[in-house]
Amino acid sequence: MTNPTKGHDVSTVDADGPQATFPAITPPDEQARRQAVARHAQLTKPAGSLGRLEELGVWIASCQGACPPRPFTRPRVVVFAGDHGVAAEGVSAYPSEVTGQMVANFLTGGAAVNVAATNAGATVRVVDIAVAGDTPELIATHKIRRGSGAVNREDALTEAETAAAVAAGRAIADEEIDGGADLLIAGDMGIGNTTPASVLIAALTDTEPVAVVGRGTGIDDAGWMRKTVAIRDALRRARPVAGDPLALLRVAGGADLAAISGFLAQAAVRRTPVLLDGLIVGAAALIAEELAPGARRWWVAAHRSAEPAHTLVLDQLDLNPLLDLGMRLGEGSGALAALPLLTLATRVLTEMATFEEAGVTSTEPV
Ligand SMILES: O=C(O)c1ccc[n+]([C@@H]2O[C@H](COP(=O)([O-])O)[C@@H](O)[C@H]2O)c1
Ligand SMILES: Cc1cc2nc[nH]c2cc1C
Repeated sequence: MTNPTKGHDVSTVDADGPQATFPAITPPDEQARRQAVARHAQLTKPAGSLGRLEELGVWIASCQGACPPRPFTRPRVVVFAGDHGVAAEGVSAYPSEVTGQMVANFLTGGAAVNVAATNAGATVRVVDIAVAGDTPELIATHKIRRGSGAVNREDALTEAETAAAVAAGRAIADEEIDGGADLLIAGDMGIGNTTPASVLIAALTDTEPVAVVGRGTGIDDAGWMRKTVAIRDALRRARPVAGDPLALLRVAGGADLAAISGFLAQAAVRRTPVLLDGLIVGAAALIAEELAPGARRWWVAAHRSAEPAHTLVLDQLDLNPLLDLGMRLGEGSGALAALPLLTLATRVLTEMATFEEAGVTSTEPV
């Protein structure tokens, strides 16, 4: 069902194929923001004493255009699964077949994302965007191809695949918002995906290869050296197109990264808040902000990943993460770890008594 209060841009596909242009992003509501700031001042606590939780509640109110904000009724995680040819270069601690095996695990509820979603009151959807093998447990409506190209030596995607992947992410955001989702989380699953994600981040933040190389799933020193070489080679291919976000996705990204970018940008178009996860979602967020400037105002960074390049993302987007737990899992797990904080921030504005209601003196006599 379409939410009539949310603008719905349906023109993602026309006769020329999928369109990757996004309408202008409207910022969250300023009046609701001011009302939430004023309400915080009336609640029975010393001014500012709930710290970041206060900012978070104000942000939620402004995204909803309502103060007090409504509790989230349908927080939704979409895990974008996709493989990467570069995994064959020995840049991961695990083999590519784990991607499809983990998709099956997500669907039977045994993964960290399932536990964290249940813990936080969210539900999980899994999408095969570019898994190398078959995912017989899924109807793969949005599958772009079997694995994205090895970015150290070839383009990840064709131009048409890039546009189709961005459009798929957009369509998935629309499906979820039309289905009632009022908070979106993107998760990722893909052996090798920290390599293209780090390349995109290095290209968009003008950073040297060694500064973005992380341990991913836990590579040893020899793996780290192979990964550094792969990132250096991919970055050499990526730098000339760094100013063109779609070309960058095509040359050095992948179908999953493109779809997540479309998903994050479209959430902002639809005025729906997003809780950002770690490195891979962060790389896609940098692209999404290029595609739809101002989209970042609809996002909160849930955590700081252990991956060094994630800090570059947070700095570039001027986002201050809620948690710093040394997590490096992906799947949307870091975002789900922070979701209970959003629930609390909302309930504070909704359920706390004001000084007047509780008969508490609001300022000390001087
Ligand atoms: O989100 C993160 O910050 C993150 C950091 C390190 C690894 N991961 C996950 O681990 C996988 C990629 O790691 P790798 O070593 O195979 O490139 C992929 O499935 C990601 O979801 C995720
Ligand atoms: C088991 C496993 C689970 C994951 N979840 C996200 N990335 C992952 C990588 C591996 C290897």
